[in-house]
Amino acid sequence: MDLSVTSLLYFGALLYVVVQLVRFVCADVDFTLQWAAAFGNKPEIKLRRKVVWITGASSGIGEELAYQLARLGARLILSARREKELERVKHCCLSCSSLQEEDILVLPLDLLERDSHEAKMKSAIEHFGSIDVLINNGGRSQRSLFLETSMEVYEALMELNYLGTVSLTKQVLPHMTQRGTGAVATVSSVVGLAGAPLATGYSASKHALQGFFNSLRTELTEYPGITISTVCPGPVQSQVVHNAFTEQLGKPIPAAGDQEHKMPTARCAHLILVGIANRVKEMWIANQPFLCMYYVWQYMPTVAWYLTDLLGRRRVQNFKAGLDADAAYFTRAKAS
Ligand SMILES: NC(=O)c1ccc[n+]([C@@H]2O[C@H](COP(=O)([O-])OP(=O)(O)OC[C@H]3O[C@@H](n4cnc5c(N)ncnc54)[C@H](O)[C@@H]3O)[C@@H](O)[C@H]2O)c1
Repeated sequence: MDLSVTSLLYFGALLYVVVQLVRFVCADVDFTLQWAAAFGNKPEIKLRRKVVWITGASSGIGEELAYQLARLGARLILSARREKELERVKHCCLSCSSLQEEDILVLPLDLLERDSHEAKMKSAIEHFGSIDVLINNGGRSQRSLFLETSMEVYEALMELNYLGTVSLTKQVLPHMTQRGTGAVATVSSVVGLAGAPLATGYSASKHALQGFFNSLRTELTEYPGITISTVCPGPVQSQVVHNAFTEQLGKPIPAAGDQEHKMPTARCAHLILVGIANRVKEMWIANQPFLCMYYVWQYMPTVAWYLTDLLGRRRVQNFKAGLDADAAYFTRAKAS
């Protein structure tokens, strides 16, 4: 082989490595989850016939998780407040899978009614005998400026997103430690890793979850069969903005805005299941350039502050002008 052919081969190999690296860096998941998706356990093998309890199963990410889990043969406990919506989700699960009626328990639950959580846990155990996975997904977001937001909204965000989640986990975890096996996956957010304007209380509640579960995980090192995961999605298509708190309790969002730039719900749910099947401790799931921003937050906070100030100012200005604040980060704002 002459020199030019060898050089060409080297160049080709180098190009291949560079292309793979760029693909790796530009993907919509962090490196660990990417690795798990490419080479790890398949959810259809790991989660088949497992009993999975999903909160917030009546819409958005929770609803999609229910469909994907049903299709891969997991048995389900579906929780949220509205029984009728849960029955609709159960019906769809049954029609898209080979699950039987008794494989899906509709268990209406309000995360705010913490006194009811012990009884809900008993009902779940009575039905299935065990719980393999708890997905703490139920929660609400926020779209309002701190200066205009009442303290009741801050209280409500912590009560729901943080204390409601801790309360249910407190009921389920002893069952898992007794068995020495189980997984608790909690849907936090990328704003649980960094801040975001218009979401001071929401971001704080997700930071609280991150701190809580990161600490809990370390307390459970003597239970190697138990996995504590936090999921940090960026913008995902769902009802989250429509259902968000505003500056006053009970005041609805004027318009939920454009969802085009957000990650499809099915993609997010699939990645969460890959993470659970591979016992990934922290999952970052976001379209670009959102995901890159969180790497910058992690490794170059000074640069991140500069960018966040620029983008945040624009988001606040658009919000004040009545434009779609969510689409205003990286795209031209559209009137909401
Ligand atoms: N969609 C996003 O862009 C995004 C991004 C990051 C994190 N998240 C998180 O994902 C999770 C799911 O949200 P989503 O995007 O599917 O929104 P969604 O509004 O479509 O779903 C939220 C679910 O939580 C339930 N819920 C709300 N209050 C409850 C209560 N008091 N008791 C029990 N259930 C209650 C709702 O009924 C619904 O089923 C939330 O924790 C949210 O913070 C969403």
